[in-house]
Amino acid sequence: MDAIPTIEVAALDGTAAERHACAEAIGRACREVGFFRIVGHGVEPALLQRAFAVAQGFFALPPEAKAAVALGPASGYRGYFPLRGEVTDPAAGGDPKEGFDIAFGAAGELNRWPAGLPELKTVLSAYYEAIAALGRTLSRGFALALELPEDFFAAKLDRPTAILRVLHYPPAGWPVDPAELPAGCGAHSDYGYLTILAQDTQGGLQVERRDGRWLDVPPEEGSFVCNIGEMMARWTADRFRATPHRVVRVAPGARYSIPFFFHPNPDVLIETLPTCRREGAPLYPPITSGDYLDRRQAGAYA
Ligand SMILES: O=C(O)CCC(=O)C(=O)O
Ligand SMILES: [Fe+2]
Repeated sequence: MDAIPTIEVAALDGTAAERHACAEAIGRACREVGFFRIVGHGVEPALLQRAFAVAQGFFALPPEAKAAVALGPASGYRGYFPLRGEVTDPAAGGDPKEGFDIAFGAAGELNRWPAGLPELKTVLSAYYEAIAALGRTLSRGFALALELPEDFFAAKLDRPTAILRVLHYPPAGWPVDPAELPAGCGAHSDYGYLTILAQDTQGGLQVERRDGRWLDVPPEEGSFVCNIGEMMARWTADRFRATPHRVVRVAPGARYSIPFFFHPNPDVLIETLPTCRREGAPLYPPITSGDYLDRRQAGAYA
């Protein structure tokens, strides 16, 4: 395998035959790779461009303005985390990136918006809605791939505690000492249900292959990179894979990316799906989506 599969997902709104064929491709990618690229997703290119533009505007704010909206337990981990504030790979220390998270959900408006940047809220809120809708569409594909009713996940994803994150990897010295790689985001697997990632043109995302080698996942205009998180791996009793990935520095300039971490409603019980059950004790004990996320989030920051 020298590239993750690319899937045209407009077919999920097609005929029954088209929907099943698309779901089969999604299912194969989730079982074998845990990553796939999507095209034909219907998200407006202009909205994506605006999201990157407001992200750049946010990170260009003075450090005090960003620190004023810092994330923490009190804001339900919505807000800003500084350079080296997030630890994806404890062995490598804090990542050389800063980020800003928003989420909507049962807990109401806990988001921390900086003063004087109204378009950050309007654009990221619109982008959040568009990507959440895409996540629901892809979930119809998951359901068919898992031999569940097509709308199985719909009611479980209507009040999601999804997190939209904008990331900035500041420019660094070049060339980078290879001994220092990965100089971006340490190797990790995501802990949620589904991640939908937009990256700028810089590159550097890599996915771990089963043979342990790193596969480049370069940016391709108009596509998103999707991957399965550990909650979904758990839900499917590891039928779907949560695959480790990282970001390395491949060019000296700044890099921006926008992952969307989609999660089920907080009260959804994550217990082995009926079509993934096997003889004997379940692989993982049941836990609600909300409890699972609380547990994982609390351990993620330096
Ligand atoms: O910045 C990226 O392209 C990926 C970041 C990532 O994997 C994450 O935040 O979980
Ligand atoms: Fe990730």
